[in-house]
Amino acid sequence: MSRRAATPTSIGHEPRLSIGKTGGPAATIRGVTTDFPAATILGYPRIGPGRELKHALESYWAGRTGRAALEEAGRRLRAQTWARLHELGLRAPGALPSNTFSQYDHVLDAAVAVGAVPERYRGAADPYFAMARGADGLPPLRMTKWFDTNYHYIVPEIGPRTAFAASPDKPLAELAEARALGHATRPVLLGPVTLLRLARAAPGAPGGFSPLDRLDDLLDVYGELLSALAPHAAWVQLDEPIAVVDGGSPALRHAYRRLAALTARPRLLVATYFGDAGDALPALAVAPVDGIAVDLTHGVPRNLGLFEGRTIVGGVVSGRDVWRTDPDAARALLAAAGATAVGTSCSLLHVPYTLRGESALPESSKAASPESSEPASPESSKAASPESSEPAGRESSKAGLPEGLAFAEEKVAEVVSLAALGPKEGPLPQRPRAAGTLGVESRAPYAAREQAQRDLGLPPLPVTTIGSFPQTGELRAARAAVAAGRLPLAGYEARIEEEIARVIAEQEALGLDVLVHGEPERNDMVQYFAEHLDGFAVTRNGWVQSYGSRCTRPPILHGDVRRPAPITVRWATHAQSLTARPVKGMLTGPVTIVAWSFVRPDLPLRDVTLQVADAVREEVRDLQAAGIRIIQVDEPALRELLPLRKEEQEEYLAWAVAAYRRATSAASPGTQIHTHLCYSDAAEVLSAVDALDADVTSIEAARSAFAVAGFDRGIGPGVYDIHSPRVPERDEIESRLRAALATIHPSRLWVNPDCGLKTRTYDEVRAALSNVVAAAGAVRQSVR
Ligand code: MET
Ligand SMILES: [Zn+2]
Repeated sequence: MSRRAATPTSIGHEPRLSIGKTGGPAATIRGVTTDFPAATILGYPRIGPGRELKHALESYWAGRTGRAALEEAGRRLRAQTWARLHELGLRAPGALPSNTFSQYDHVLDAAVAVGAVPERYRGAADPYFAMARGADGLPPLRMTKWFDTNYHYIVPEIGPRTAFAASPDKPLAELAEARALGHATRPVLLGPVTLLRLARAAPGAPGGFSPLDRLDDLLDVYGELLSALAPHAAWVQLDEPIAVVDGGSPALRHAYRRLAALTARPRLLVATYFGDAGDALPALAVAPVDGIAVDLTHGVPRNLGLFEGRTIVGGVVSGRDVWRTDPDAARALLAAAGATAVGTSCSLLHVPYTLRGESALPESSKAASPESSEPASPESSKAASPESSEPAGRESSKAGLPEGLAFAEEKVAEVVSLAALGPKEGPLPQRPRAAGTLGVESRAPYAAREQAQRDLGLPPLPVTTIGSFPQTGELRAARAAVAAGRLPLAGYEARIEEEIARVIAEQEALGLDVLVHGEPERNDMVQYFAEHLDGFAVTRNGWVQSYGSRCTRPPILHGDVRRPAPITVRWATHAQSLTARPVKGMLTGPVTIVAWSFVRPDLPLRDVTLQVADAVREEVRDLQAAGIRIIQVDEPALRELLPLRKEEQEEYLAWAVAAYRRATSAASPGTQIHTHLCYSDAAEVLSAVDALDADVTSIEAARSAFAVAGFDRGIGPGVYDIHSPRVPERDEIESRLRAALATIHPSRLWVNPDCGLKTRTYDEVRAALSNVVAAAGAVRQSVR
């Protein structure tokens, strides 16, 4: 198991950027120089290299351990992280970020730091986790995606009466903790404008109210936070990714003018990321803030020259992909940007910890270890016969794996090494462009499809689920056993078939109308397909935080995508053979497969997605040929890939829709195509959702508001939130359904939960679904 260093590192000496200035006159605060370090990162993963935080959280939530153990786990992880980063070469004062750790979510932490804790949570036994996950009778705050990533944050609620108050305890404690370990860190706070822009108006706020109306009150609190930090930290990093979205906004100008004018404050580094922040730079430059961090992976933003003479952190090492940085291209970007320091394009939160231990890439699935709780799916062709399925001539697309990869640790080493090399003029890298025009495929008109689907014999308000049923410990143990050679493949497959039979029987007993097989064979809805498609590699331990304690292991898409054999047909047909009711075949859509994978950055995203669409299309065709009449192609990530900048959105949506239709248009009129979207503020892309032209769309509605009015094909607004263990009451479901009927014709309304049930227990699922069936039955009576 060899250590694969991504770049020659310069461990052993402090990096020095060879040219450029380090930002204004050096001053000394308690012996800490205010010079900005030559190398830094904007943030780091926090779940733990062995997912230690996940395990500590889950054991705390289950009541197996107490608060002290949870806090100790956090302390240990922070100490380990700082020590490792120091070892990798981030040694100058202020090079290490602090306050980037979070027990659940950094946006929730920011809300807590400014006192934005809604009144109803204040009495809870543990208000923090009550906001994050709900508590008895108290639903959690909403959750949604963090910009265009697959990380989810808790949406703060801010109203006209939110009593802001500074609580600097967490950043101060982390600073002190690091100092005690010998590290002078740079505290990171979410910036005030991004915090307000990501917040929603508290329920009950008057109609025209926007959280941004409270900017001045919030700035008072930020002033207090900054002055509390000032005696202990030379620099504070304020994260304002919103600058990329609404750079020209007067809020940014106003906020930073006020913060920069504070007398007792540390130096301010404003970190912009997830794209080109050019429009925001003039306001930040005149504020004046002391330094700016910019994402250079999208090119050099305009107006950066306004920062000449100040700290410019050039984010050349991507925090969004897992590929090595081309040092020449990076140095050319640093030179063109006039960067005075080297950084990551954003926090490294979005990439796995380390390539160490991934010695089996690209065929790591064969080596999945028994300790790993989610090894590769054993029946995957890659797992069963790693050598056999590789067509001749394709090896070249894999050349460079894993030598071409860099995870968080390797990226830190790159930052350090680039800082030592310094900028160098050279040609700037070009972004890949898709070639050729795009045709959009169509099925028969909806009216004809609806007619052809009548013989499915569904009642009004059909009840269904989103696909997955609880993933039990036994299933995971069986996967681990077969991976470790303790269980023969045939035994595992028989186990999956038994599980499918159980799931079918459960659904028949509950009285659902459209059944699912339950997805017991899938470790993950994207990874499972990636394991069965050429062109993807999967990791052993490449976990990335999705929300709270939930992690995913994004596959690595490195070459041409091809489906060597049918993937889901045997499970779907097995399920259908056990029941007279229709079984819905379950597939993950091309946009989601691509969105939740790490795509090689030199491949145009559109072309890659269309290739994946062709593979899904073959699966749709095979399911249909095998007698499956209803096929769901999930696209929960449709909105996630939406470019942050308005100008680029239309082009993206056009190809995303085209890819989905390519995947589904092989279905004959009598085959009912469903799609599913969740936690995605799908309302923003409503016309694209409509353009997918699915016969039925199920969509999260319980936890994030979604207006389904005007849909003239089947629509299933989720009737309860599956992210929380809370069982919904029958009455509450009934009133949701009646409310939906105010805008949706009864012949169009479907009844389903918000999302899949894999994270729930059977007890919760039975209780919840029986209330759903009862509620649907009652409402059905009144519409017949
Ligand atoms: C994140 S969307 C999940 C859809 C998938 N079919 C499931 O039920 O788990
Ligand atoms: Zn979902």
